[in-house]
Amino acid sequence: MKVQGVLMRSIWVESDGWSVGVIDQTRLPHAFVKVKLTTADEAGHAIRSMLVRGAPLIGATAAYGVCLAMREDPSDGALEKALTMLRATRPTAVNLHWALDGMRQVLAPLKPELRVASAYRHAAALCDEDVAINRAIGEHALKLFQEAWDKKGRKGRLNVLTHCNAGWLATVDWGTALAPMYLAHDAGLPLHVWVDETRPRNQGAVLTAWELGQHGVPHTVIADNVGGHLMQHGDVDLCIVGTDRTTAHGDVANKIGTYLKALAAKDNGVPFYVALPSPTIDWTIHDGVKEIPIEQREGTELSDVTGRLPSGDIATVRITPPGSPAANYAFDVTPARLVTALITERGVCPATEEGMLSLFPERRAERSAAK
Ligand SMILES: CSC[C@H]1O[C@H](OP(=O)(O)O)[C@H](O)[C@@H]1O
Repeated sequence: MKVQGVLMRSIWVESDGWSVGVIDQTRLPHAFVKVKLTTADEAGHAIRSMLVRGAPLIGATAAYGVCLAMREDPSDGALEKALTMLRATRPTAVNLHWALDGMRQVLAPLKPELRVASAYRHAAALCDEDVAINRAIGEHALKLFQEAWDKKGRKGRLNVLTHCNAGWLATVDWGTALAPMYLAHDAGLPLHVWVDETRPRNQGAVLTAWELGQHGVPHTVIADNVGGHLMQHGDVDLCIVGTDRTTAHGDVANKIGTYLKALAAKDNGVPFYVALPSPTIDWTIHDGVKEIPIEQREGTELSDVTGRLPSGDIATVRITPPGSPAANYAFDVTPARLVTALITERGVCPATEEGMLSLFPERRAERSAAK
């Protein structure tokens, strides 16, 4: 997407041909800072500390982390060490495991001297595939936006609510839930986006608002608890969110608070869509609430807030009383019954096993064997 009019992706290989550039998302929206990753450990730190975040971008960063590891030492031991370290960075996004499994499948059979070049080729292909997947999701979701606009009689504006950041900053480019917003805006559809601030790390207020602002998409930042009220008053025409892991039965793990938004949408008859790239499907599990690992992060992410002072300096302040513990669950699981439809790169389907297999029939045998 464009940043100050310049087209760019969220991750890239630098001009030296081997180091990896990323945007430090912990500095946005007040500073746009690029960081050069030169080792697997730096890639692991970037994921753990959320300089980069978002399921597809986590996968891409991990893939390039393996490239950096192979450049240092292409031995079997170094490969396994890098895979293990990167796999442990964050537990919920399945793209991380999908990307690392893919790198191992490509690299393990090769002679060590062939691994670096192959690793960079595979990581680049993974990134290009992500961009194509997200653009396709955008096209399929755009049709749903246009249907909603027609249903509304093409009056006023189309109000879409989203939670967290599932934009190009969460992927290599385009984003998933935000891809149709860019396409709709560029097509002249009068779109307006309600942007959940998304406590405690405020990915909505900080990242989604920044992305939409850069592209000129009208939007309003709201507190996480406002969405239900807006839906009760007819001010939300549809919801669309991303996902970090979706089960074979359509249960959706996403940023904490997504489940509550889906409940409000169900109660108010508001369509609730999930933008779902296929690498985010975990075909090995079906009960999301029971089987998806939910990341718990440091309580300071909740007790402390970072922002810009009137002086322009960036500061972090404590908002909770000294000694008050904080529990920081980073994701929740929205049961398939609350999901209106899944929007994948192959099209739109119900949040059911049969619905997903209708788009991914090559998975039927695997699913039958699992029963
Ligand atoms: C397109 S995946 C975006 C997904 O990732 C976010 O989590 P985090 O910022 O903690 O990596 C959030 O769940 C988004 O929906």
